[in-house]
Amino acid sequence: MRALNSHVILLDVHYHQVPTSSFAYFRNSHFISSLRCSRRNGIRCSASLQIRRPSDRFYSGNASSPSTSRPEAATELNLFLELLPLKMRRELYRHREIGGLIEVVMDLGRKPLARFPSGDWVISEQPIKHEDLCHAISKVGEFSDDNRSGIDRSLHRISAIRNRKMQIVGLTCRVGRAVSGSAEIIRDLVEDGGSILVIGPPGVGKTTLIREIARTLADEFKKRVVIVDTSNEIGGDGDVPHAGIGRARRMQVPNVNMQHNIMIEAVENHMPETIIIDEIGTELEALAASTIAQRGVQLVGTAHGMTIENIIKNPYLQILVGGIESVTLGDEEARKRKVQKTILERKGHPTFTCAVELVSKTECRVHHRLDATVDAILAGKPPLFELRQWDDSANDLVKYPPMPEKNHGETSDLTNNNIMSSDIASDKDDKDYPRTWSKKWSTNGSVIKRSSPMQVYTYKILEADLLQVAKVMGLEAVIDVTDDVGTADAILASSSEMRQNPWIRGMAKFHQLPVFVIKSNTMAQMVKAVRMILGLESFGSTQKKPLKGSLDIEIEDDEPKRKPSLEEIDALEEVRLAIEYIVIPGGEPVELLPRRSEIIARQLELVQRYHLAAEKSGTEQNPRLQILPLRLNTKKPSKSSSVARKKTSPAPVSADDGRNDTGVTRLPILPE
Ligand SMILES: Nc1ncnc2c1ncn2[C@@H]1O[C@H](COP(=O)(O)OP(=O)(O)OP(=O)(O)O)[C@@H](O)[C@H]1O
Repeated sequence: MRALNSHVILLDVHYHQVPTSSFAYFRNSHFISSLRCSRRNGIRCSASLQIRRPSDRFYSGNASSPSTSRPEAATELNLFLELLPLKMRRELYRHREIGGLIEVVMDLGRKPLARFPSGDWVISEQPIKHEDLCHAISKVGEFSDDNRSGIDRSLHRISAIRNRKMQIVGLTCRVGRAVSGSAEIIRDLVEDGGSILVIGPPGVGKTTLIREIARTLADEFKKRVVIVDTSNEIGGDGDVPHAGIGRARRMQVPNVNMQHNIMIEAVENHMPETIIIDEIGTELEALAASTIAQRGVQLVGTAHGMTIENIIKNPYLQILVGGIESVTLGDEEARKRKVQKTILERKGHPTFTCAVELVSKTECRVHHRLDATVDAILAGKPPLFELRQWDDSANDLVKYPPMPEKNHGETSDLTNNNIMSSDIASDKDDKDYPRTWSKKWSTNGSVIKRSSPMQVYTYKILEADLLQVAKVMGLEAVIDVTDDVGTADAILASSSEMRQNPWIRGMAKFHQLPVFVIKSNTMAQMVKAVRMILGLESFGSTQKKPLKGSLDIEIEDDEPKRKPSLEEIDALEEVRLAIEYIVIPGGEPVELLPRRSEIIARQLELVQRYHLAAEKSGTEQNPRLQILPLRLNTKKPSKSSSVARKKTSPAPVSADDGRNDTGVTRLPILPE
């Protein structure tokens, strides 16, 4: 016996009788691709056999140990091949890509086809006969109402096509395999614990990927994982789940229309930390997914579609991305945003944190923030994604940092503003990618002179909040938000999210951007952040400066120096609520309750931290404060200051002239 390589062994054997055909095969995974024999007297012969295993790693590109090489995999391929009549089986065995076989198609009266990654191959010139179909059907379990069946303890999927009398006239037999390591391409997302939506065209490998995700989460991250296995495709046919799902538990679905019920049942009865669900396709299933996500369970699900845009356009699946609604803007708002009056907007939070568009078995696009991607698509901007490829030669993952999809807006019919998207595309074309140090921040941490608004990329902070604060501060012309981190000057993020999603720091490092970190999502912190981003406020002694390589700036609250009384706390809370719920969002003045003058002084200090104006009203015995939706005389960037104004904002009513139209005396403004 001679081993040519790990796959091929040359074996010299003596048979008393050899088959008359020039090849034979064994019932285990090994097969003989050639047999040269010499017959002597028709009785004895010596033969040279080439025994080849089905290719172990047919697909290039997977993680450290992506492999289908378990002995069971070979046995399972045999189980699959037994579906075929003997003659077809022999033909198929001879194919050099047998280890990577994807599907066999058998249609009555037509030549059988085998689908390989390299393309389709006619297995036999003989058309499929009724007996051939009967033979295959006899080897599989019962077909369920979605016309799918399987082979006990294997991952293969057999789908039937029926005639009008409900007789089976065609079969699509898919080879299922557990590919260990196939989830390495998105391991960080799996580990992060966010909900992941995997989309891709049929056959790209979605089921295989989420099967491996289920195994990884259950076995390596020790999570309680429940798979809602509608067609037994993830956990295999039969009541004992396939080893490919590891310790994950599997719930079978008696009827496809019950998938959504089983999803909810899984959460209610089995205390899962993660739910895995293949093929979310109906509105009820999408709703069930959203309910699960709201209950704080990590969800990993798949849906058919090439891109997120396909999901947005699908009325049943829209809810997965937060739902879409059309909003009519006022004339002025539409002019300002440079969009039509009726625009599309996202209704709520997406069910999934991030999305993965599977391009092939070794390549995907990662949308770290599904909400931002959806908003970008609706606004006609190119969504940000990170391209990932598995490099088989290096046995490593290659990540291309987030970049907007070029020309996305031009092809989309969902966009609110095509002019905007083409502007962005051309702007982007001018830039080198990846970018070099942008010089927007000088080494001592101050913003250098610029003529366009500062672009802020927000992470888990509502863009609308930032813009509203900037507007109230009269700084809307010098600060803006962007969905494209590549064009951003700074990142504003919440500290809890930074802890959970460290990739944002990596992205900041790559683009060399400072990250302003807000500890609590209060308006006061937002105001401070805006001022620091614009260089209008210096960094505190304990705050890190936005230096190259040291990019985090924590926004700290201005701590009160002494312990406030209960009355003071109450009065200050009244101010905070009034400002954050009425004055800033609604642009309306609020008159506060009468207070002692020392308390009013404290209230006024707080109002000024929001950079708002206030008036004293009430009687001398019962003084009270009225907070006005007017900004204080913020130190505006002058010609020589760090930021230059592009357009002039409406002139603010002077807050320090001592009087207003009603004759009420204004309180003096504290120096900044
Ligand atoms: N990483 C991989 N390595 C080897 N084979 C793979 C890999 N991923 C998928 N396959 C094979 O590709 C075929 C299709 O995979 P899979 O069923 O996972 O695709 P899918 O996207 O879920 O398809 P569908 O949407 O039709 O259900 C199967 O034969 C599977 O065994």
